Amino acid sequence: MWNELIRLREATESRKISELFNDTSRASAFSLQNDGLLFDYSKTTLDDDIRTALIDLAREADVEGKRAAMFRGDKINTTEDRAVLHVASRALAGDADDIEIDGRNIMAEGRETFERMIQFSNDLRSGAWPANGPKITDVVNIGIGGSDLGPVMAYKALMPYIDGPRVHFVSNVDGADIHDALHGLDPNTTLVIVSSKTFGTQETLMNARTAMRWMEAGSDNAMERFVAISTSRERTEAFGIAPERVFGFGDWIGGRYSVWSPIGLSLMLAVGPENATEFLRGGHSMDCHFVDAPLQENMPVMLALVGLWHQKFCGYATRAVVPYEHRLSRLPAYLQQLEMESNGKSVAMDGTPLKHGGGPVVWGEPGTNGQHAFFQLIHQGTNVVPVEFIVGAMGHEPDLREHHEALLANCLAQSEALLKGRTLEEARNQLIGQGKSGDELEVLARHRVFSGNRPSTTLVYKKLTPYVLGQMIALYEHRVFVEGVILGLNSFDQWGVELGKELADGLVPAIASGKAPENANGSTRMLLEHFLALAAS
Ligand SMILES: O=P(O)(O)OC[C@H]1O[C@](O)(CO)[C@@H](O)[C@@H]1O
Repeated sequence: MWNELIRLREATESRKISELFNDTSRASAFSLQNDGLLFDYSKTTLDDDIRTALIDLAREADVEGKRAAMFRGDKINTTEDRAVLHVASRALAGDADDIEIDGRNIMAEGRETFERMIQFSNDLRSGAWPANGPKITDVVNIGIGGSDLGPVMAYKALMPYIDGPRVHFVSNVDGADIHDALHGLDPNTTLVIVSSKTFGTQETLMNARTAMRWMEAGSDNAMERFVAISTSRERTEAFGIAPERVFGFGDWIGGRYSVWSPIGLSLMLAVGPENATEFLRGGHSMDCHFVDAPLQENMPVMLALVGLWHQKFCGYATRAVVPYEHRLSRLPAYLQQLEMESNGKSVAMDGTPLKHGGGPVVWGEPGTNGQHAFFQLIHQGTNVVPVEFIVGAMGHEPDLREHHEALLANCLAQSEALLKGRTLEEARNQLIGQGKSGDELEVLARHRVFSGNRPSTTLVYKKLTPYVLGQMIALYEHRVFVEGVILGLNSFDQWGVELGKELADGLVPAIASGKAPENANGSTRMLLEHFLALAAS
């Protein structure tokens, strides 16, 4: 099927997307809807033949069989010998069947932890906890990667639903991060959540120790206001966090898929258990759709296939995610980890080089801000970047309706401009209207040409509620899964981050002692000596 798709690309390369709209049913035929979401991929070069071939490609890769294996709890993360069951976390919000892994009923365990989270949230939010101290006004979530990006993305997204403590997120080992987060907080009314799946991550543990010193210096019984979220009981205990304040989860939930697990505790504290449960329900609704819908009507499958078409057959190496929803400002960063840590690989499941390479580079920024930054390149640059627009029909601010109308207009204008472009003739006419002529007109006109024919997709929802956010995140997770299956890689390990961690561990003592390790490269030694000389000057 791969070769057939290459052939279809060659055969259709010169055809304009706008020509496809001669078929007046195109917009509805190349878009799909599910449970309040609309995914429009009509502004791409896909036609019936290409779509059919892409769906055949998905069948050939056994997306359906591998999907069933994931939901069943098979150990599809073969390089770590783990099941992949983040979907089970959101099934907790419904009446899901039990799932056993290695003889353990993981749903029963998950339910128990979820109930504890709800109880803890209710107690903290009402002021009943801590029993002997003032009400908690601020929460500091310390974690990095999946132990930060999901909660902070969702916290910002669900700002209108926050009625609990303020949450501050600390991720970077740069002392500036924790310094600024703790600045102005009262240790007596602050809860610190140390979020780390492994509880072995250098950045998180260093920040947690700094927070502990801050807490101990400014309050009594400091460790009582420390909570840990981790899969490692031994490590949380060794750190001094009492088991009753540890929320555990299983290794079948990967870091970048863990916002649904206890890693989402900070979000639950902020928005309350009901809204947090709605978030899970939204994710679960997308899971049901992903499992049940035929491939052509399956949103994650079609989102993945459009992405693969662009990257692998059209040769567009990157894609931009542009939410026209200011509160999704951290979504691009979240998706960068989700997509690039999952599919940024070079080898297939069996260790042989990937036949068709790994996943794309993903980047973005909310609209309209992105328009005033990188859209110049998107419209007129020599690299084609497919854009994924994301937009809600309504905002949460009824008295600021004109803002939302402007936002919607901009979103539509951008996808329309990408599609249509502007011809030399049109540019000339515009300039003639402005009184230009001769050579000046010719030069200026060339600068004002837009090739157009640049693809985009648009995901639309009514309003960014917790439920919708859950749907959207699960949609992107499954898209990554489908792309990974078709590319033949393991989307659930992340060996590519290990080498840098190992080297950093070796360099920390070298920097402290002022002596570069013998085996360091000449540039690294020079830089290290330069840092030390600058710091001492
Ligand atoms: O939650 P942990 O174990 O501290 O890990 C944090 C992050 O580090 C990684 O392992 C690698 O960057 C991510 O996959 C993970 O989300």
